[in-house]
Amino acid sequence: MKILKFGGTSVGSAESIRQVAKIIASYLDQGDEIAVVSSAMGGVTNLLSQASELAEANEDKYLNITRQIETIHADSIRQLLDTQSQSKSLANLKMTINELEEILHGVSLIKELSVRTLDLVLSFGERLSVPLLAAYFQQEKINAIPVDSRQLIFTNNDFGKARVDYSLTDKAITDYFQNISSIPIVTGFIASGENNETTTLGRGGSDFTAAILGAALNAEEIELWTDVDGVMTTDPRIVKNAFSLPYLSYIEAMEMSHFGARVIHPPSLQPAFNQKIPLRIRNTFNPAFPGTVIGSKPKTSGRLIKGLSSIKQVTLISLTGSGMVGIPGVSSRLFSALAAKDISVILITQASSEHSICFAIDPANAKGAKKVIKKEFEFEMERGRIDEPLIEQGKSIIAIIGENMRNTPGISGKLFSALGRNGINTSAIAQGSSEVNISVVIDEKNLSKSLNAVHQAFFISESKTLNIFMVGVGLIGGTLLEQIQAQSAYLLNERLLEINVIALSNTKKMIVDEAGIDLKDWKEALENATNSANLNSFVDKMIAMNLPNSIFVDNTSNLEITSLYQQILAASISVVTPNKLANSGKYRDYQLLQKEAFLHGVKFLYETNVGAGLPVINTMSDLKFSGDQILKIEGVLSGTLSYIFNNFTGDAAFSEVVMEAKNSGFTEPDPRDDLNGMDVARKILILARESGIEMEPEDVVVENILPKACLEAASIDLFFEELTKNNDHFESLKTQAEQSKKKLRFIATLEDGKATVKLTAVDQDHPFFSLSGSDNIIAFTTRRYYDRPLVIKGPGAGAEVTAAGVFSEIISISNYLYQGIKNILPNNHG
Ligand SMILES: NC(=O)C1=CN([C@@H]2O[C@H](COP(=O)(O)OP(=O)(O)OC[C@H]3O[C@@H](n4cnc5c(N)ncnc54)[C@H](O)[C@@H]3O)[C@@H](O)[C@H]2O)C=CC1
Ligand SMILES: N[C@@H](CC=O)C(=O)O
Ligand code: NA
Repeated sequence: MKILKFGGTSVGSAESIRQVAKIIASYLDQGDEIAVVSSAMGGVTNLLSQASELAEANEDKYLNITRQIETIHADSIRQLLDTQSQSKSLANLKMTINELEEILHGVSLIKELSVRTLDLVLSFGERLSVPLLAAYFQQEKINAIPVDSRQLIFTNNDFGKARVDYSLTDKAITDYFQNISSIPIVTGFIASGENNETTTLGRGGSDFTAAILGAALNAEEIELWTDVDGVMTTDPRIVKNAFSLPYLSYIEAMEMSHFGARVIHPPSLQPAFNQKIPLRIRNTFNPAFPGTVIGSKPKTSGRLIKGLSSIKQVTLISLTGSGMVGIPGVSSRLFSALAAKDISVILITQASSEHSICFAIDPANAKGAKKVIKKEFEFEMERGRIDEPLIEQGKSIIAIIGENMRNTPGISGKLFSALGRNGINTSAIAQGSSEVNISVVIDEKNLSKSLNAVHQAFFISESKTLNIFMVGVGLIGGTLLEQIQAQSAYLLNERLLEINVIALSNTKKMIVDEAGIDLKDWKEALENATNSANLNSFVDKMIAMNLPNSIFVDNTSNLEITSLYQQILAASISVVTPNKLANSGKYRDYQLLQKEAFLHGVKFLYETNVGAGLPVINTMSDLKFSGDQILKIEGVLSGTLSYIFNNFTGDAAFSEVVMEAKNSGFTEPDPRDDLNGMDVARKILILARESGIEMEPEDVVVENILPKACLEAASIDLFFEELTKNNDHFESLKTQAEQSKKKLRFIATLEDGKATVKLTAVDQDHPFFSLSGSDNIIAFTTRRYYDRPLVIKGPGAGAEVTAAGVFSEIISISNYLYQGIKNILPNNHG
């Protein structure tokens, strides 16, 4: 025997009822023995309680509502039944509505609605839906019979939440089912009290009816048909990738629903739990989906946690004081006093110092709780042994739930690192020794961010998102967007990584789209954007959105933007940038950013500051952390200058070669930054700092090769004009070098704490002699690489390699956020 219970939405319209009939027929086709429990048609129970209130207030308007109820049912009758059967059903409907109106009329006369009468009124919902269903099922060749549960379920007279007399009830049910050949369609929610009074079973009442029937009949399964696919991992309105769980234990189901998952109401399912009858939550509107089974067998699905629940609003109260340490009875007094005032406590924590107790309650009880506590501990408070209770509003609780986390180390580590790496502070933490639930109190403003971050961290099969906010979409930024777009399918399929570009800005416009910008047409989107570019508001918006796993990418060479990095890092948003200006200003600022990133558990990454995509900075930090000591750095650190001096060999004039470098995307936005040595000076300064030297920009000795007129030109175009006038100067430098069989190299050196940058003519024996293209070369002489230095060489500028360097740092943040994920292949999802 299977019990199929259909909720209000499942029987809410003629169309849904047809769907229900199909579901029932499919069971019968399989030869299943079934009994059906139904709720009132969706919304009807609420209408009945409204009608009762209006009648009590002696308002005739209750008649509008009874008419509305009549129409709802009459419409369905007309839509579902053949003309011959309609008249009988409509006549019955009329009679029942008359009976209801008489009762309400009585209420309106005495202007009093007792709980007893309210139960009677509410019973009409199921008493109207069930005959309608049975009539339609019969027409559909289902041998159905309407059953009023008041002949099966017996309770006391606690109206509104009547207690079941199981011995009477079980007997009535087994007797009834012994001699039955049709499919009973049973009214949910209602029962018979003492003296045949009509009672109701309280919240989740129809589920309760199904559980009572299932338990009495020792059913094989109880199916609760509703309008969702089952119990979801978490609230799908907040986490878009939440999914339906195939299996939950009773305990897990209880924990999930305690913390917000409203699909089931465990107390009403207790009879089924007690008898270990499996429950299945199924979707009437998606019957092919298997739904969620709730059962007693511990299933090892490999999932460490089953779900993530939350309570949106709680108040946190802390009771602190020296008078609590080692004194028994304080917590007992506290919680008894709260209980006496019916204040339910949602979560409790106390550290072993016993110096304070902290607990969470419903905000509606905050005032009351404060009063109760002050009264209970008046004596201690007057004497300063216990402080005034500290009340904190605006908090939420999130809880991870799963029986498999019992005895599994690392779960809380994962939880807290997902929160910590997103800058989410935890105000209180509780884990019962049953280890089925870890609950964390956080600020309500971080609820969505927390649920998303934690959900992604635990559910391996869920794609991991990175949310990108990008300023600067010139050569590097534009190329980066192309690379992200080209690689997105691979990252999603092979690495379950979803890169959402949430916001873009150039100097004119900016766009922000929480759903992610379609990278196929980001250019048009930006052109057509209505918002003018504004750095501060870009950053404010990004911080206010408070999305998990956010990364700010700066692809400009703008100084103003770098002054916002600190604020961004402090908001626990990582920064990735090829812009060298943040790291080549005052040493103090450089240090501050390092500290800020560390303090807030986020990343500040800038490998492309030196050698573009070449692994220069990371190699250096590897050397340093493994205990090596850097003695000397020597390098050609400018792709532009490398290109220029490699190509300034034939007939082309110097200014022409510079223009070629600019057109190839090697130069700084203003090529003078390359030619005047500033770009290289910044790079050697950054390397000096990375090697541990507290160097200031003015400490770098730079030999400028540009004539004054070029330096002072008012624009880039004018600069090229001036440069053309000075071609002879460079021609003569070249001739001198060539005569001595040397090549010109712009070399940066760091040695003995001193940094210099100058144009040098090197001979054939010099390792930098044979560079080509835009190659950079960096030689590290260290304690370990002493006789022969460690050399890194390759293209050190250009769109593709630089953008790729930025891209790989973005990806590296995903590895940091989701430790270990990168090695899990998609066919291995948990
Ligand atoms: N091109 C290369 O090979 C390499 C470049 N870099 C660095 O990458 C950064 C970008 O260089 P490129 O893309 O080559 O230069 P670019 O001039 O093509 O792009 C920079 C973009 O930033 C935009 N921008 C400037 N201020 C802005 C603001 N306040 N808001 C929004 N956008 C703004 C500009 O309009 C421009 O479109 C620079 O910091 C450069 O030093 C680093 C390594 C190699
Ligand atoms: N303009 C720079 C670009 C890389 O930092 C260079 O030429 O090296
Ligand atoms: Na690099």
